[in-house]
This record gives sequence, C-alpha cells and structure tokens, in this order.
Amino acid sequence: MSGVQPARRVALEVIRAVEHDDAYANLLLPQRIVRARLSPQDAGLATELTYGTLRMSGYYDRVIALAARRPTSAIDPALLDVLRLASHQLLATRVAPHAAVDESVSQAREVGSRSGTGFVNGVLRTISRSTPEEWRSRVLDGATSTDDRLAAEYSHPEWVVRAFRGALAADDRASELEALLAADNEPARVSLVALPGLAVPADVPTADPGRFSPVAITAPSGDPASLPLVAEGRVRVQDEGSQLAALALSRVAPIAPGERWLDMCAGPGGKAALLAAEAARGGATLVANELVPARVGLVRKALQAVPGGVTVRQGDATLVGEAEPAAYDRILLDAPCTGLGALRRRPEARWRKQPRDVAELTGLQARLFASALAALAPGGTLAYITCSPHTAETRAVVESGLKRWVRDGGPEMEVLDASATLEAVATAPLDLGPGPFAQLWPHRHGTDAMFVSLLRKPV
Ligand SMILES: C[S@@+](CC[C@H](N)C(=O)[O-])C[C@H]1O[C@@H](n2cnc3c(N)ncnc32)[C@H](O)[C@@H]1O
Repeated sequence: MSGVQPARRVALEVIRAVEHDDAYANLLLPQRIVRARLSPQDAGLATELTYGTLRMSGYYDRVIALAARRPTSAIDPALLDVLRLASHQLLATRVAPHAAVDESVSQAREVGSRSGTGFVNGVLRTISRSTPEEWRSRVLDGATSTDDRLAAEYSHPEWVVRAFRGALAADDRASELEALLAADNEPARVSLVALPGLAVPADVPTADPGRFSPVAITAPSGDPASLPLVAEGRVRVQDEGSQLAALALSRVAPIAPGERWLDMCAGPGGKAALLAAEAARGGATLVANELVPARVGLVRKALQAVPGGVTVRQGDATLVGEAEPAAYDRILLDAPCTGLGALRRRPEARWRKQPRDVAELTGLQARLFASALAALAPGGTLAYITCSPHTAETRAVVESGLKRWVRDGGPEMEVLDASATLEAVATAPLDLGPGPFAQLWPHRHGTDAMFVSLLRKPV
C-alpha cells in the first residue's frame, strides 16, 4: 500500500461507494471514520473532503473536462472520482498542491491502470498551473445561459436552479437565488432538540441555545452521540426547521386533554419524538405511522425516551382516511418529497434526484393529502409539510388538494396563517414571506428549506 494519507483514503472510499453503490455519505462516512480509526482532526478533514467533493462535483467536472480536453463521460469512472477529489483539494482547500497531486496519483495507481496514472498526473498538473479564479472564469465563460452559469458556479443541476427560482418567486424572494444556491454548499450547523418534559437546553453544558426554536441547542463541538442525554434519547440531533415545523402543529392551539394525534409518515421518527413529548405534556396521545418496516424500527428507537401514550404502527397512510375517518384532532403529514430543501446535509442528493421524481412524488403527496383531510376530526388541524421548497410539492399540493376535497363534497377548510404561527413559536423574528404558507430557507434561517401549511376542518 502507498502512503496515501488516511483521511484522503477514507474520502475516496466513500465517494466511490456513493457514485457506484448508491451509498449515502452521511451514513457511510461515520462508519468508515470509525473503521479507519481516524483522529478527530483527520475525521474533520475526511468529512470536508468527502462532502466538498460530492457537493461541488458538477463544477469540478467542468474544470476536469477543460483540463483533460475531453468530456468527463469519456474518463474512466474510477479515475474521475480521483480527479474530483483532487480538484477539490487544489481548488478549494489549503492542501499543498504537490501533496494533492502526488497522493492523487498514488490513489489513481490503486484504482486504475498504469496509463491512467499518467493521465491523472497530466490533468492535475494542468489544473494546478492556474489559480482557482482563473478556472472559475474559464468555466463561467463556457456557460450557455444564465441558468447554466448558476448551475456551473454553484454546482447544482440546472433543473434544481429553475425549481429554486420558482420557489423563491412564490415567496417574494426572487432576488435571493444566488444566496440560496451558495448556502447549499456551506456545511450545516448541527442542531439538537431537547425534548420537552425530558430535557431543557441548559442541560447540555457549554452549548448555546438555537437561533429560532425554543427547544433547540446548538451542538457543542465533537460527536453529539457521545453526550449522555443524546445516548438516552432525551436530546436528539434535529434541524431547527424540523423542530419549528413540528411545534407549529403542537402549539397552534392549546392542547385539550384526550386529543388524538397522528403522524402519518413518521420514519425515522425525528418529528414524532418531538410531537410525542409535546402530546405527553398536554395529555394527548400520538399514533406514529410509517410504511417501511425498517423505518418503523427507527421510529420506535426515536421514541424510546418518551413516556407512554404513543402507538407506533406500520401501514400505508394513503388508506388512513378511509379506515379511520374523522378520527384525529391533529395530523402531521411530513410527506415523502425530493428533499431539495436539505441539500446541505446530503451532499450527493442534488445529483441523484431527477425531474421525474417530482412527478412521481406529487402523485403520492396528493393521495396522502386527501387521506389526511378525511382522517381529520371536525375542528382538527392538519400540518402538511415538506423538506422541499419545490412549489409542485408544496403549495400546488395544498391548493389542488383543497379544490379536489371540496369538489368531492368535503367541507371548506380554513387555511391558517402558518407564518404567524411559526413567528409565535419562534424565539426570534423569522421574517417570513407573505402567508398563509410558511417557507424556511437555508440562506435566511440556517435551517433546511421546510415548507409548512396548516389547515383546520370546520366543526
Ligand atoms: C419525509 S419522511 C418523514 C420524516 C419524519 N417525519 C421525521 O421527522 O423523521 C417521509 C416518510 O414517509 C414514509 N412513507 C412513504 N410513503 C408512505 C405511505 N404511503 N404511508 C406511510 N408512510 C410513507 C417514508 O418511508 C418516509 O419514512
């Protein structure tokens, strides 16, 4: 084995598994870090290299194609992974260029042929002869349209750029597209939630409160899993946007003892844990439903610290409305979605999603929405939320779903002001766009781009 630095070795392993075995970097990388026994410093470097390379690979591919004078589709995929990782080091880190080139050539030798080694060496020497700014100008000079330029500069697929433009316009924020795209390339802050009744933010020493959520803690440095309260399940890792979305439902009105709550799509259980803790404090009960059996297990685990009053079950939530009409006082529909609002935390996700996924998901979202309305008791409230800002998955589902509901004989629903509810829940002004729907944004709030709508059934 060559002397490739362990952090680079781990980064390349994970990048290859993501590219060729459909692995998820956020799940695989921590395992590989433990297996390689990386020091905390090397673990930080491996994370930066892996996430940075995967996020920016669209941009790096354009640089590599220019330097190699051929499209990346004509490059051996194993060598392309090495070139992407090396490009990240050369263009976006302070790693010494000779170290980046030499170690990358060693990595190319391990994964490819002898001729491949020479090719990698040549391409990387070409890249290292120009500054990052010079490469940026060359790449942007080659852009064919405004959207292609944004796609290149911020390393997003062009269809995602267009989807974000539409979502921002619908929230009166058309001028913020570049800020949003840039925010997706920044590492996400790790937030914790102190489950109400089980912990308070002050229980975690040396930690700061969150920015907006009253139950949030900004994670102290180090591995959150090593905190005893996290091990006990009383404090959990959770984005502040997800916390606010769950609290929008639990705090939209005082809880009447005996209320029945339903989390229709609960896996892996983050919001269910927060809802369950809120329900327990108000004397309500929660049913946490999930379709995928393996994820039902995760929901059970997430709820382990919460006292009784929670039922976890496996089932298809599109059937709930018919099976249990008018049964629940509060329903959370955290719909399966493209996840385009959480690209900061899932570095490869932007390249995996396709426009056809949107079409498939909106059909499912519409069926779940109709089922939720039917399962809602008179006077009950539904929170339809997504971790995507794509308007086809957010306001279009709600608006067309409400029309269909009334056309099919359902009573006119009251659309509550979700923005006002979130402002009332938050500890600092969120400065949300015009209601009634609320849209959180990575570049404004430092959260995932959660969409929240609240609908009340007449009594
Ligand atoms: C966005 S995730 C929910 C995240 C969860 N609320 C949390 O905070 O941890 C959507 C979930 O819906 C589940 N799902 C998909 N189709 C479903 C269906 N027909 N019925 C119930 N759950 C479904 C998926 O397996 C996935 O776990």
